[in-house]
Amino acid sequence: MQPWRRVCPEGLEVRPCGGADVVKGNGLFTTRALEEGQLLFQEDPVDGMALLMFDEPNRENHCQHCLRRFFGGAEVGCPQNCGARYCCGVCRSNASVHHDVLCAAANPHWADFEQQARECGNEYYLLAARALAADGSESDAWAAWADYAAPPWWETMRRPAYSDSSASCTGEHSSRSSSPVFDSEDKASLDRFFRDAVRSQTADMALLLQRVLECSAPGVESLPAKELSAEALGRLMGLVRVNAMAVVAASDDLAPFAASSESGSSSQDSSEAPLARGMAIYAVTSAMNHASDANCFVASDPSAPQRCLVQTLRPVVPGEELCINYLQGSHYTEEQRREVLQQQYNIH
Ligand SMILES: C[S@@+](CC[C@H](N)C(=O)[O-])C[C@H]1O[C@@H](n2cnc3c(N)ncnc32)[C@H](O)[C@@H]1O
Repeated sequence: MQPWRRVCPEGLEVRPCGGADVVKGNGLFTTRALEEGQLLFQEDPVDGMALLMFDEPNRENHCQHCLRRFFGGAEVGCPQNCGARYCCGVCRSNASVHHDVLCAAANPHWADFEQQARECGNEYYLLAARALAADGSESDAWAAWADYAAPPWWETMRRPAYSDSSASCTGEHSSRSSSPVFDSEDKASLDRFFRDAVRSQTADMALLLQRVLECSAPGVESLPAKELSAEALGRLMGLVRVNAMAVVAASDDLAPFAASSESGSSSQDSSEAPLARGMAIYAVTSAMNHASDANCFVASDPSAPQRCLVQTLRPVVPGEELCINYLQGSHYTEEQRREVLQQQYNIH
């Protein structure tokens, strides 16, 4: 199996930003002039790198590969009967890139890993496992991902906000009190504590995942034994976290929606029918950097949920970088936006 490669549509290229923007790493650039409102390209995720969030109540009623909602058509199941369902044979076959190894019926360790990821409420673990299972038979499992930003996972984590008055962890950004209980040293120490906890969880998950990948149960192609360190899994988790884009899946044919690139948030309008939230990693779209005055936006089409569409917001000249607003459609305050960009994406 050859690892997939990043291939840009004609007239676009992924290259280092250079100059004053060198800190951004790679970015997507156009070599031709573009008009306002131009559909630049549509893209499906890297095979297997799309899923719905754990807490989506109807998750089981969507194809596990393309995320489309089932309409009672000819679904196909996993041949090992693990319960995974797909909308068609093509999706089942494309999912086998990781599912041959990551199947709860064939691989006794996978169910443990998946369960643990659910208990952590963390879908990134599944995407990281898929990335390794899909490329793991290659001598260099990282070959296909070498050009992606991959900060250590614990450095991309947002510390839960602590209410200044009660010091309780709400998981949400809390309002500021006029007399803060935590000074900046306290906050730095909480950050360190939080990151150490994430690091130690990652170390436990790395051990579990190594067992999954080395499994030689009947029907499972065991992957070459390699030590999966907390650092290696941490980098992969960081890669998944900063490169995943939000996608939405509907049960009806609806007009395309603008998608936020922050995988935890959905850009759906509250007045619209409920949409299942998910995330996906793309070969080209995931190379797009953030700008608050972005010249492009990404739409997710709920009737073809894994596919994203990239469109210009204004005319663009040749050589210009194509950027999107990572927090497009989110409801953060200005201060929260700054915090998310800084803590999750290391954008200052
Ligand atoms: C989705 S990736 C974008 C592609 C990335 N530049 C690369 O080399 O793979 C997101 C990461 O790119 C970098 N990035 C994106 N926009 C940026 C900006 N405006 N300023 C600085 N870094 C940025 C950050 O490291 C961020 O975590």
